[in-house]
Parts: sequence; C-alpha cells; structure tokens
Amino acid sequence: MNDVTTDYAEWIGRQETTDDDLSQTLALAAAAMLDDTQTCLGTGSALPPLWHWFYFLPRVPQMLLGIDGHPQRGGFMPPIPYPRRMFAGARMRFHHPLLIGQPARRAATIRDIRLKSGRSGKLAFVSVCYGYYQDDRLCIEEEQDIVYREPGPAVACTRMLDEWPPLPAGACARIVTPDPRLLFRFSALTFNAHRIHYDRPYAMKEEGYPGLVVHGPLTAVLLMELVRQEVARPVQEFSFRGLTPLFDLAPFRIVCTPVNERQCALEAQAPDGATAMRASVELAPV
Ligand SMILES: C/C(=C\C(=O)SCCNC(=O)CCNC(=O)[C@H](O)C(C)(C)COP(=O)(O)OP(=O)(O)OC[C@H]1O[C@@H](n2cnc3c(N)ncnc32)[C@H](O)[C@@H]1OP(=O)(O)O)C(=O)O
Repeated sequence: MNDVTTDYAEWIGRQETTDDDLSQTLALAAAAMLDDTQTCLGTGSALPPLWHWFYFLPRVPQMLLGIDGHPQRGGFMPPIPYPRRMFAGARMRFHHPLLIGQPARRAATIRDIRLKSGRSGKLAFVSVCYGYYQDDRLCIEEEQDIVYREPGPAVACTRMLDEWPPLPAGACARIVTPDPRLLFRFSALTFNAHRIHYDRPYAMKEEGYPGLVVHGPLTAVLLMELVRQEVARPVQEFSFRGLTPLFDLAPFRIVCTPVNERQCALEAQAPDGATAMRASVELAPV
C-alpha cells in the first residue's frame, strides 16, 4: 500500500474559500424538488438543515471537467489515480441556521487522505472539512469523506423484497422512488455533473453500476427531511455513512427511529432490505 504522506502530503491542509449570496431562488427550487410547499423560505428565513449543499457550487470551467463529469483532480482535490468517485459519508454540527438572501462564506480544508483496502478493492478516502460562516459567525461545521475506488467487477442488481419488514416501535418511514427526474434535479441543484447520476450508458458501461446512482447527499437530505417533518425539532448534529449504493431501479425506504430524548437513528433501506445508508441526528435540548 502506498504511503499517503509521501504521495499526497502536499494536499493536506490545502484550502479553498467560496462566497455565496444564498439566493432565495435556489431555496425555492430545492423546495420544489422536495415537494415542500409549507416551509417559509423568504429572505432572512432559516435555511433548513442540509440545504447549504445547494449553495457554494463548484465554479470549475467546462474545459476543466474530467471525463466522469467531476472537476479534474490535482487542483483542490488530490490527483488520486482511482477513477470511481463516491460520496462516502459526512459528520456535521449546526451552530446557527444560515439565513436566506444574506452573504455567506464556505472555507474548505483537506484534512486527511487515507489509502485502504476494502472488499471492493483499493480505496482512497479524502476527508474535507468545511466551515460555513455568515457575518463572520460560524454557522455549520462539516467533514465530508469522499472515496475513490479502483475499477472492479460490475455491481450486481439485488433482488427486491416482496414486502418491507415491519418498522421498529415508534419509527416513521417513507418510500422514495428515485426516478431520473429526481436525480436530474438534484444534480442540477448541486451543479454536480458526475455522469453516474444521469447518463445511464456511462454509469453501466464505464463505472459498472446496474443503473443510475442515487446521490449520497440526496439520500441524506431525504432522511433529514423525514426528521424535519416527523420530529420537527432543531437538529444539532448529523452524521451518515453510505454502505452500499442505491439505484434508480426500484424504490427504497427511509426510516427514522427515536433512540432517546435527544437522538434518532436513521436508515435508508435498499430494495433488498439491506442498509444502504446509516445516519444519526442529535436534536437540540427541549
Ligand atoms: C455526490 C457524489 C457522489 C455520490 O453520491 S456516489 C453515491 C453515494 N455513495 C455511495 O453509494 C457509497 C456507498 N458505499 C459503498 O459503495 C461502499 O461502502 C464503499 C465506500 C465502496 C466501501 O466498500 P468496501 O466494501 O470496499 O469497504 P469495506 O466495508 O470493506 O471497508 C474498508 C475500509 O473502508 C472504510 N469504509 C467503508 N465505507 C466507508 C464509508 N462510507 N465512510 C468511511 N469509511 C468507510 C471501512 O471502515 C474500512 O476501514 P478500516 O480502517 O476498518 O480498514 C460526489 O462524488 O460528490
């Protein structure tokens, strides 16, 4: 296994700052994608948790996109040679809501790069820390794990359950149909040109998936929306890990189970019942 510190040491600590005016237009577009007709999204209103992902969009010129649709590596992100990029997980703490229509800044730092060996082959994890500021006040702290995989065997399409298993006591759930219209709108809202999310022949022939891949952040947003609608309390912390990809081939289920006064366990269940994403929220004290 390579010694990361020698290969990519100069990328650790690399920083990038992005300014955004947190336009109301994008919040309204996100609400439309999520079928949310209730939330007040006027200028000065609080941006719902995780909706900051619809801002601070990449501004890389078209000519600097790689064949997969992501910005070419070797700029902010290190030149990891494994071609299959995925969003592996994230952890974050919400200190104050970002306010719609007011200038904000995102400061990004490459925190860590780790090479690992997994069941799917060689993996390189890049952890990026983000601080989101408004009026010089830290509103959200976040750490994302991006994974790069070496090419491997095609990912199989699993068998669908005839029926979803019963929910744990106190849990609530939704069935999500991840059709290409939803995936396209999420790609557009996040300005994410990765072809695995909208270009079926590319996703299947080049990256070996059985269909279009559901964005990890989309699944995370849907889990958070379930908490926002069903638990309806401010969230202080959120974390998630993507365990297996979801595709546009069949509906999946998202589940929120209260653990105690302050915590809920969240899960996205693949059509075969396997846990595709595991997440948790810590709620603000009552
Ligand atoms: C946006 C965007 C991209 C996307 O949205 S892509 C779609 C969303 N992401 C996914 O669907 C990822 C789903 N997860 C997987 O496919 C697999 O878990 C993964 C990441 C390929 C790893 O699978 P393996 O079976 O090869 O790994 P192992 O379970 O054997 O573990 C090996 C070591 O890696 C660590 N690890 C595994 N998964 C994660 C994870 N999600 N986050 C952090 N670390 C992970 C695991 O702990 C093992 O570590 P050890 O130290 O114990 O060796 C966009 O690109 O922007």
